[in-house]
Amino acid sequence: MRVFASIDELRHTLDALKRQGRTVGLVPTMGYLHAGHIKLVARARAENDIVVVSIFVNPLQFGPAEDLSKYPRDLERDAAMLRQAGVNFLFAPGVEDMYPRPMKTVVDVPDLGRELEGEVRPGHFAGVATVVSKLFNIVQPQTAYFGEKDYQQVVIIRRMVEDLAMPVRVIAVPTVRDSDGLALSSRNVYLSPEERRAAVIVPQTLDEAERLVAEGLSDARELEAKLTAFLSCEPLAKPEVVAVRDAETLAPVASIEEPVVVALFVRVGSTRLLDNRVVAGNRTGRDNKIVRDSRIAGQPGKGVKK
Ligand SMILES: Nc1ncnc2c1ncn2[C@@H]1O[C@H](COP(=O)(O)OP(=O)(O)OP(=O)(O)O)[C@@H](O)[C@H]1O
Ligand SMILES: CC(C)(CO)[C@@H](O)C(=O)[O-]
Ligand code: BAL
Repeated sequence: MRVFASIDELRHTLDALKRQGRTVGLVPTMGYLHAGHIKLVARARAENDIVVVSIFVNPLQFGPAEDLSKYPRDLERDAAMLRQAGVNFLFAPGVEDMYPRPMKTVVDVPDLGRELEGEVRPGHFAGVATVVSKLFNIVQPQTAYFGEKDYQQVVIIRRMVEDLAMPVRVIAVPTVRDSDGLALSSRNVYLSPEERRAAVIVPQTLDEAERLVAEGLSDARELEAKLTAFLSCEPLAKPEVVAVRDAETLAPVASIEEPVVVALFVRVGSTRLLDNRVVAGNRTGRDNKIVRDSRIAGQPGKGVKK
């Protein structure tokens, strides 16, 4: 595995390989890797000749009071995991490599980016869309891999790719979980043992959503209220977003007829945990097919919603 910090060096190396007809898959990450990231890598390896993983803790997507400076980092351990996983190139730029001058350009999907997690983290998704655009420009992958755990992120990146006709296929990969159901996340290391035990309320709330919908509950507001009450049974959990939205567009829905996503953003202690599940009346299930199905940029399927 070769490690790059320089945009130009990575680009020149990839250009030569692309001229030979090799396909390139990109897995963007912020590092401190776990089995969820490795699943993205495995999918990328299965579908591409060359796999590039980026590790960059992107300052643009952190608010001033957020955890940018304490975000967990261990590049040596990450590199060993990626070597083991068969990655070809690790792109690990410093802030000075990625942003040699203060960024004056922003890529934003403002309506979608201000909703849900974006309401709690103003500016976050503009930071994500900007860095992902830049990574796409640097690597120019045919395919890029993202985790379904960050459901809203996938919806926003898909929309950005489609609106700007970026020639990248976006693949969403199912969430990898711990044995008790908690979604793996780099920030889980912030949890104290007591908070870690309490955090299981998050996937349990998604099970509860599935159960309630399977029983026939179809009013979206009522489901949100019941899930908020369910979360409140755990004193360490503070729900910040409990939302039932159209699974494809994230638009608010009144009743659960077409597939909806139950999106949770829950604070446990000072750690924010993110999780979701797609449910749909009698088609309820863990298979978040809506977000996983990919469309090629510029070729939206028939009947795609606005
Ligand atoms: N448990 C998981 N299963 C599958 N993919 C995941 C999982 N956790 C993260 N990913 C995906 O890995 C990519 C990189 O995510 P990132 O480096 O932010 O990790 P993270 O664990 O989500 O970190 P954080 O705790 O900061 O949210 C994203 O596309 C993300 O959705
Ligand atoms: C996509 C991403 C790497 C952009 O910084 C980040 O938002 C993440 O890790 O999900
Ligand atoms: N996994 C999303 C990156 C972030 O929370 O900033």
